[in-house]
Amino acid sequence: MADSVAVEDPKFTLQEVLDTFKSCLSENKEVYLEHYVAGWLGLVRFMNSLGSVFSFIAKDAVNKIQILINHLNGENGAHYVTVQSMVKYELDNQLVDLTKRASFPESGCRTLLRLHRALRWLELFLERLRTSTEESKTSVMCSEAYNESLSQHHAWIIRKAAGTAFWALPGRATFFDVMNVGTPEQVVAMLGDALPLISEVYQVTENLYAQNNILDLP
Ligand SMILES: CCCCCCCCCCCCC/C=C/[C@@H](O)[C@H](COP(=O)(O)O)NC(=O)CCCCCCCCCCCCCCC
Repeated sequence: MADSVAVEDPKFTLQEVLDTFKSCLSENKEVYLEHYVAGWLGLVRFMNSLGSVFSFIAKDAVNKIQILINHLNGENGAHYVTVQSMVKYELDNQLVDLTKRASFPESGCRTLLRLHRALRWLELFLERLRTSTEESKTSVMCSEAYNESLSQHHAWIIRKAAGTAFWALPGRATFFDVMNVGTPEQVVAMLGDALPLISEVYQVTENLYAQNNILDLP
């Protein structure tokens, strides 16, 4: 994987992201970090193509993606092949701040947790898009999904800024166009294929974090 993150490339199809999340899970249901990170990069590219209102969100996501890439490419990269091996390695070696941010502000565990929580938002948002009608508003679907998930982990000021950005989302028709998948029916079918995979990656990670008692890392 490249050392730094290129986010300018506007090329995006939902298919690409779907394929990346599909390749995330190994046969015994471990999550490959390289593909997880690649999936997020695809999503960030898509978000960038929606306009600069979202750049503060994209920037934070890219920062976190970059931290994980650095771990992957670092001298201990072999421990970061899967999310499971990362959690074990970092916990066994006391490389995670468990109660307050101190020595390891860039641990893989806390960094991935932020993206993991955002994946739940994505799941809820895409499910709303999939079942939406022509009249449905993307801004409403997006903020409902956000309020049910990620917002619970955000300070008031971030919630406020996110809420403002949502109003700048393009309408459903434009949104579907930018996905570059085909007709609205094809988009809906594609979402139907993608969602179970995204849900499974989410659930496997959620269970792993719950078992290790690290769902609230600072
Ligand atoms: C397309 C619409 C995009 C809407 C995105 C909805 C999510 C809103 C998130 C607002 C985050 C604001 C930025 C700051 C976040 C941080 O404070 C916060 C905590 O980090 P810290 O503990 O290190 O301080 N960071 C986070 O929670 C991580 C946020 C990561 C957000 C990634 C969002 C990527 C969205 C990709 C959209 C793709 C849509 C695809 C549709 C086919």
